[in-house]
Amino acid sequence: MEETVVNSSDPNKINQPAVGEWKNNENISSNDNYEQNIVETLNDATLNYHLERESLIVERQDHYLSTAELRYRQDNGCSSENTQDMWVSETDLKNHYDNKNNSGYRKGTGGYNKSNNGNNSHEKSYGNDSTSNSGHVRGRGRGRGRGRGIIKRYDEENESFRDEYDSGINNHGGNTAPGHRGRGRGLNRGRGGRRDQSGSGGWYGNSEDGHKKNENDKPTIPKAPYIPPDIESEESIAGIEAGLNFDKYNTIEVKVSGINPPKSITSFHSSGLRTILLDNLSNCNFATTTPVQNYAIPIIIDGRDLMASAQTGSGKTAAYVLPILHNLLKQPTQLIYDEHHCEPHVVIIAPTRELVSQISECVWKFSKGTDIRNGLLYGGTSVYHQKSKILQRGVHILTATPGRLIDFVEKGIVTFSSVKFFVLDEADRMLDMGFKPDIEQVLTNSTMPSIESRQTVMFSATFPSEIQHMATSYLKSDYIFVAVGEVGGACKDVVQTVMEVTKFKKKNALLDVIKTMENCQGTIVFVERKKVADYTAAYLSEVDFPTTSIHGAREQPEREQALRDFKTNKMKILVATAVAARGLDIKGVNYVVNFDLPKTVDEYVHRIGRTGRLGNAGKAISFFDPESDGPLAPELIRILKQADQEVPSFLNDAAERILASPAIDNFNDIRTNVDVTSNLVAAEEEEEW
Ligand SMILES: Nc1ncnc2c1ncn2[C@@H]1O[C@H](COP(=O)(O)OP(=O)(O)OP(=O)(O)O)[C@@H](O)[C@H]1O
Repeated sequence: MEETVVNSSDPNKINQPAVGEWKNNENISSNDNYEQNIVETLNDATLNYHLERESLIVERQDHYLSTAELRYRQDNGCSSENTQDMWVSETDLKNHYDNKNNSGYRKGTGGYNKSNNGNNSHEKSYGNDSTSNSGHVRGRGRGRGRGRGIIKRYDEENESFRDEYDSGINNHGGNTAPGHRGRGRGLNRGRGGRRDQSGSGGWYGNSEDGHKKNENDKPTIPKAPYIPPDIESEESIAGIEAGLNFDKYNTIEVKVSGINPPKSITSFHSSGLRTILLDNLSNCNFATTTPVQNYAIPIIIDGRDLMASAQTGSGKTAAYVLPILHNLLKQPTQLIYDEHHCEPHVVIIAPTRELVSQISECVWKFSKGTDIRNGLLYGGTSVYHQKSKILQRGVHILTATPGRLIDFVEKGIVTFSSVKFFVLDEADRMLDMGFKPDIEQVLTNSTMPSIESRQTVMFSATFPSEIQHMATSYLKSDYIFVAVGEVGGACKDVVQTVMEVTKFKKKNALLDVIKTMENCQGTIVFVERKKVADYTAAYLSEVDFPTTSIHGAREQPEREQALRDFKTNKMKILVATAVAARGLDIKGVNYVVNFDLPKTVDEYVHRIGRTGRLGNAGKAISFFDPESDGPLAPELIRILKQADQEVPSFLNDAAERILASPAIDNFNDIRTNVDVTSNLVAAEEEEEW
């Protein structure tokens, strides 16, 4: 269908009111002239088309820059004639009164809300207020507020609300209120704003929470802490189906080192795994083992410590979950817990919230029908809820992100005295400088059994040698090392294309790439920075590709909703930062686009490994900007060659330039230099995990 664009060269055409003459929210109704004008301008069919798809209608004249564009220009110091804060897009206005966008991006400057009431409360704000789930509500504006009266404050400690008297004037545009995150700029004027904790889309440029009054003088109540859905409520227990290349796994060379390793298995049935586990495996359509499972299962069953590396998407999670469950069931010991603390038998740590959730789901599906109790801890969710869940019945297996785990350990809610198994998934990431202090804190905790008294296993697709070396200090001296294929190698089922694209051409190049896809459903676009993720997702939505995003600045419910929307095909494209690079196992990811290349090749291997999983074919397209990505060239070439991929000549040229550079003597130096930067970038992404 042809998209009708508002002809906005003349503001009167859409009856744009002048600043200060905006309608009060309450006066806007579906019968309002304002809306009729919009409908006339857009025509009914087009409006409905966009509303049904929750897509955006964009004014394309420069005069009417989209908010995303405007923000991009401002952030990048571009001059822009359009500094008007208050143009309202049709979609935003529509949102403003039907308030029902579920996901995807909404953008533009929101409506105007002015209320005066008997209690001397006054609020003016320009910004959206709508209930978006995975999508963004974007807006910018100014806010003024003056309020007096009783407000509800959220008491973090007790996880309850209390009344508080509040008075005074507040003139913030964007702000950070208790329990909220936001960004504000200046007094009287602000941009950005806040998003509440429970996932409603966002209010941008509002006056501060405590001062926001409505006509009935009802205080604004912060939303309750986020309680994630139970893993058990997940509909599907089936993982990704094996693809055509699954059988080729058997041709991959496996190297095993260490004293006297147990013999590998060739099938689940010959593994000695307990019948209940075999039944669960068959319910999950696990018929044939993968190489990493063939080696890891007997090693772990045998009680040996293990460091294992195998390509992305080759079944590492089951390779440790199954033998651990088997051993727990073989020698059950009493579970210690009371209303104050619990002592898990197994602790699994992984770097991101979504990944620990996924691992815990895997534990749950393989332990069905057993007495094994499964617990999950991660940030961005209600502490009270997670605490009650693990204390209610105790947990055998606790899967956690480091931050929330340490919090619980410091509060004495979790102690390690009963730990028999300690697992580091994405172990190289957990032991690099970003997370190492946390892991050390856990492993040196006074209640943690010594190396000799626990079994420690570590898995990853990448394992830089310096991290391998350091990791041995957490393992028994007779640990076994298993490498399926080349350590850190890319999955050969992913066709990798590298394109030379300079910074300012990336946006158009992305659109070109997406348009050439037969179907862009199942595309993950990786970017380095959170705001670029926002901008890119808004932009793609504007051009009619339903897109959502996941990054560290989004609230946890939004992150989870974004993933759900992407997994259920509601959103075709997911724009992500490093938070989604590792471990996430999503069916139907056909393409990975590196809009920005990461700073390390290991990160690249993980990113492109979101596609081409379990023998399925995948495609990865990367934009190489010689100015910023030069240092990656030599390593990228190595990865491309290892996976039998074509190396473009511009990449060879870039590598030559880098290797000739006096600042870098050899390959190791490149890697060391780059790793440091990467960790800093990643740390920025992770600060709120
Ligand atoms: N033997 C098997 N048979 C069928 N499906 C399997 C088997 N092993 C794993 N899978 C499925 O393969 C997918 C990938 O597994 P998993 O996420 O454990 O890979 P991974 O090696 O940990 O990947 P990454 O390195 O990206 O973390 C999952 O959907 C999982 O359910």
